[in-house]
Amino acid sequence: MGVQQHKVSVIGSGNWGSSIARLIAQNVRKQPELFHETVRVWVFEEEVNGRKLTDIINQDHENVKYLPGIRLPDNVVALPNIQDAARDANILVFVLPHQFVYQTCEKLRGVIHSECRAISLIKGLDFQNDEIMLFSDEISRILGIECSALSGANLASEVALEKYGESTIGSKNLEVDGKIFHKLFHTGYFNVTVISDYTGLQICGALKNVVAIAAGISDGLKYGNNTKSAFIRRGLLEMRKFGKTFFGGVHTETFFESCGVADLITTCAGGRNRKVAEAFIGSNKTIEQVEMELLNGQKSQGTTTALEVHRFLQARKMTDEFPLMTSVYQVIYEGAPPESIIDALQH
Ligand SMILES: NC(=O)c1ccc[n+]([C@@H]2O[C@H](COP(=O)([O-])OP(=O)(O)OC[C@H]3O[C@@H](n4cnc5c(N)ncnc54)[C@H](O)[C@@H]3O)[C@@H](O)[C@H]2O)c1
Ligand SMILES: O=P(O)(O)OC[C@H](O)CO
Repeated sequence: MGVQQHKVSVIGSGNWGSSIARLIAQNVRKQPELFHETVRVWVFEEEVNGRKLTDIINQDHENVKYLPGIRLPDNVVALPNIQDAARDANILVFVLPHQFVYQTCEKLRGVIHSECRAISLIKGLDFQNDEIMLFSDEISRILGIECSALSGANLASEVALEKYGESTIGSKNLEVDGKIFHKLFHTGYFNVTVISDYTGLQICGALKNVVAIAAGISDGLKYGNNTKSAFIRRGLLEMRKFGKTFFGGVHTETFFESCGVADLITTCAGGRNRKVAEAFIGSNKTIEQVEMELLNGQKSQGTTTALEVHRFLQARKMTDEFPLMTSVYQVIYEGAPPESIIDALQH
């Protein structure tokens, strides 16, 4: 056992949290010189069929609610207390719906030692008082540790089934953090590339969820593949414009990585945001109702992000410059006719 054996804790245990905990648990076993064998996972405790979810995961080795049908390795240990889950960790993997990040991080203040490093798998941006922040930066600020980010064309269920895919890690510190995270995540069926543009990577991960809603609206209206491709192309342009307008150091090349165009394609084909938006069309329900009915507690992030992006652009009088983002907001929240989304393509 080496001195540098990192203890890994995963903060979050939804669909992606469970799938990535499974992958990490496989990878740490293959590299005992680098990583401690046990992977602790913080579970937001709830009762499922009269049992605690943590008990189900620890005894049956399956997250029956968020990743049913997939066996988790027995070195995944579920804990309901976040401080127990994170104490003494050298590596924290944050994988939560973006609306829960602050309340969760606050519970970790003072528990994390300064030599710990973190990585955010969260696909969302943090909008506060009309300002916009990256979750990696916020985690860094709250906990006083470095935080990288991972994002890519990664439908959780497909990764859990070990179907081949790619992902991207963005890190300020390629030599140390980039290398250790590559070792933690890269495997035969999950091909990871490390880049320095952690900002562009996180913008892609957040905004692709709004474009996926446009794709879902398109599918709900029974428009064809050509139309959906037009939404994807326009969406990609708005994502790049958003990144370059509001952040420094965003590279165009990032949009060609797995975290960029590839994630957009996979999300618009098979993601939850697309599915919820498609079912919303003609349902006479709010999008939140549709999400509750379809996703069994999972959270599609695009609806909240569409609202947050809209408020941010409105505060700057820039909604006209992002017609697709604006149109998605208007259809979802203002009762605009779904067909009006085509106007965004003719802008
Ligand atoms: N699912 C995917 O395919 C996928 C892939 C890549 C990235 N992501 C991103 O990963 C992040 C996490 O998504 P997910 O799919 O793991 O989650 P999920 O949507 O499947 O599940 C929701 C999670 O939120 C938890 N939760 C509910 N209330 C909570 C609270 N008050 N405080 C804290 N946690 C609470 C639930 O216990 C559950 O673990 C998101 O940003 C998502 O966009 C998801
Ligand atoms: O199911 P979605 O729409 O949250 O997308 C999941 C992943 O982000 C795809 O990479």
